[in-house]
Amino acid sequence: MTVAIIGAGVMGETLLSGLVRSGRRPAELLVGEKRRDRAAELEERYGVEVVSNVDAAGRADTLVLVVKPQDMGEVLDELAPVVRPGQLVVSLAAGITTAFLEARLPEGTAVVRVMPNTPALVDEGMAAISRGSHCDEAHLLEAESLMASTGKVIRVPEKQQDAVTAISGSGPGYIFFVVESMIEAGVHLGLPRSTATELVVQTVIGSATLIRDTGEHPVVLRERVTSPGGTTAAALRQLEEHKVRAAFLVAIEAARDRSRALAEGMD
Ligand SMILES: NC(=O)C1=CN([C@@H]2O[C@H](COP(=O)(O)OP(=O)(O)OC[C@H]3O[C@@H](n4cnc5c(N)ncnc54)[C@H](O)[C@@H]3O)[C@@H](O)[C@H]2O)C=CC1
Ligand SMILES: O=C(O)[C@@H]1CCC=N1
Repeated sequence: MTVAIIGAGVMGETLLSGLVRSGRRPAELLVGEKRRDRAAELEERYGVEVVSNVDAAGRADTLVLVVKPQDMGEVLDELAPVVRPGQLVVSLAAGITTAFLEARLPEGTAVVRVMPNTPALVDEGMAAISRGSHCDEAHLLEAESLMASTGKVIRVPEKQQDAVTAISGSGPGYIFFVVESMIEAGVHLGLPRSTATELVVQTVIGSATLIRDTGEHPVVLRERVTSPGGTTAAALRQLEEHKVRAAFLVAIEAARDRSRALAEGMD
């Protein structure tokens, strides 16, 4: 079973590294990457063969498309003449629908749309997958197995993918923004930057593990931290007064809308 990754930037390399970590042999992996220097880097780092997109499509059983949404039309035009019946095409691009892919590939091509995220690099990824109209259970299992090499995978109806993109696809960006802001706040309070960073990072890991392992509602966990008349209450009041909750709602709606717009080919 040969898998070709077309577009090995941040997310393409993340998947490639996960496949290697999970035991796929470099000989079963191919990469199509436009930038020559990047291609050389990946050959060196993973011992994989970097070939043209057309060669990759000719040799692989599964093609994973990890180019920017804006480049997807061009890549599909290149691949369509060489995609064979029985091959699976998996897209990791934000906004790109299975209908868009199917319209540009030979009639009957099995496609799966995936929304991954970058914690996949440390095997803590969250991926959501949706089937195209010519996709059977075996295709979904194959896509699940690819993504399971880097973390958790769920199946969602495709109509939820723009919301998924806004929550878990872009989500790490919001968390890093919060982390960055808390570190900065610690520095303002006079803590050395290294101390502030260690405190914030472990607090985020601890809080994430607590919510996952206890299954408790976040409100319950938050209430346990919030002693009456105490420090947390003082801080949370400021977050509410500065409308941080409302900001998250509009920010995540903007990400959802952007995902929809990408589908319409806007840039
Ligand atoms: N970075 C992230 O957190 C996430 C990214 N994605 C999706 O992954 C896709 C890639 O995103 P990134 O990796 O962040 O972008 P990137 O810009 O780092 O990677 C894209 C790669 O595709 C290559 N490329 C462009 N045209 C090509 C072509 N015709 N043939 C072969 N290679 C070509 C580029 O040289 C580049 O290395 C996007 O569609 C994005 O929506 C999805 C979820 C999360
Ligand atoms: O920002 C983006 O468009 C991509 C998709 C989800 C995360 N990064």
